[in-house]
Amino acid sequence: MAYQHIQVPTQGQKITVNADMSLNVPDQPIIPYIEGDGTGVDITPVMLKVVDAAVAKSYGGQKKIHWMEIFAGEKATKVYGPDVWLPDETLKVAREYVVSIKGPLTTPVGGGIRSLNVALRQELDLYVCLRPIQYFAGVPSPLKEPQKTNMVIFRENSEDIYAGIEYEAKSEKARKAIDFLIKEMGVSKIRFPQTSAIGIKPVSIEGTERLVRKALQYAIDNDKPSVTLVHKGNIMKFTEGGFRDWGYALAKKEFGAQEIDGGPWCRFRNPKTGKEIVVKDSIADAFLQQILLRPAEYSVIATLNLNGDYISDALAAQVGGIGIAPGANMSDTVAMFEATHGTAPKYAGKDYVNPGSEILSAEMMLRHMGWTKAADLVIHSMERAIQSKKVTYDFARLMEGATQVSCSGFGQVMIDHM
Ligand SMILES: NC(=O)C1=CN([C@@H]2O[C@H](COP(=O)(O)OP(=O)(O)OC[C@H]3O[C@@H](n4cnc5c(N)ncnc54)[C@H](OP(=O)(O)O)[C@@H]3O)[C@@H](O)[C@H]2O)C=CC1
Ligand SMILES: O=C(O)CCC(=O)C(=O)O
Ligand SMILES: [Mg+2]
Repeated sequence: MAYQHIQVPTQGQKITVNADMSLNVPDQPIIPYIEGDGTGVDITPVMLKVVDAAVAKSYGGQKKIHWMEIFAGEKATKVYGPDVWLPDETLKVAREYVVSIKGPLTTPVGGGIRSLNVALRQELDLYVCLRPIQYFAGVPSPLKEPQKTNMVIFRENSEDIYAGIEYEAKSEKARKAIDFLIKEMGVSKIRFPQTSAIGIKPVSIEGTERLVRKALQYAIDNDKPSVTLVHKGNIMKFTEGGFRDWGYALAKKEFGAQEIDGGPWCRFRNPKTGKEIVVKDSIADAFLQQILLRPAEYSVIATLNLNGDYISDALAAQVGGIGIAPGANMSDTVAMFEATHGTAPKYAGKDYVNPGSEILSAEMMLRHMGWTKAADLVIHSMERAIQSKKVTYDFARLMEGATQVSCSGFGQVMIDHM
């Protein structure tokens, strides 16, 4: 099929989804990628090179990825025209080719376009944002025992205040919404109705259940001891409190969890290992201090969209920062991998930042495709590169005896250690 600006590689095939939702991955898959704005120009080419090297080394030419560039963000406006930030064919290809990877995309603060990252997640219904927090030996951390932080975040990715339903202060729509709330709903708590902007926070039973189900299943499949529902349900009773209640209810209904000492905590036996999995909850503010003081008590985290955003960066800092924080956005079939960090605009085009987050996102992608040998090699070479102390600025500034290397230099150090 011919696209307007996407060049389909002459070799390679699509990854497809089987009836049981498993992937059918050919030896030469075509994988779409978005370069990304800002430091995307630095980290994405390094990620492609490191992944190609790991695949070549692991499978000796039997497997190979054929990369296909698709466009979003500033590059899309250059290729497609000034106002085209997220071309339809980008969405179509990401859906059709099932597995893809992206660099970060800029979202202006205040006015301007709404987040393209959020738009991609919404349009493709990538409802799980999966962000593992893993410590690599030798990485500088502000904690005394960073290895105790070992968590996996399941962040709800399709609803919450993050959905972007909000109305500007003094606009006609804000005035209408405020009038409706005051006159029809009897709301008396909008402190300054004439000058308030209004935001809407949708949180649903379906949205919560599908996210919590994935988190519980992940705990089963990966032999994890607990799943913690993180929320601010004491204050936002029906949205965040609903998330907590529906999460517990799902654990009981679908996983046979039983209350511990009258609840609300509950537990069930892992059907694969026979071990106990505890389902508990934590109020978000207390949780943010607990992860610093008692990180070993937390394992799988299930949370709402905005909490998950904050928690991701906070936890990443505990194990060395967002230079090394990978992630995936997933539906039941389609997955788009991306780093936790943003475009870091002050470093754009300087071949300076850590490509580690995007490389580790690609490692998650390889594992998702079943290319475990190549994924293991990426991890192994990352560990060895860090131990060699040839690292980018973010680690070098905190590590004794380190040699600072560039973004592409770090990719080369990884390849040298494969
Ligand atoms: N998924 C996405 O595409 C995301 C996009 N964004 C967007 O990115 C833009 C910039 O956001 P901002 O809040 O500055 O957050 P960023 O994550 O882009 O950067 C914040 C800081 O994190 C550190 N950092 C970021 N990337 C790296 C890296 N690769 N290696 C080492 N350190 C890194 C830098 O710290 P230091 O200054 O200490 O060197 C940087 O100043 C915004 O438009 C935002 O909306 C944000 C998050 C996710
Ligand atoms: O979409 C954006 O610009 C920011 C998103 C973000 O910070 C995240 O998803 O972690
Ligand atoms: Mg974020």
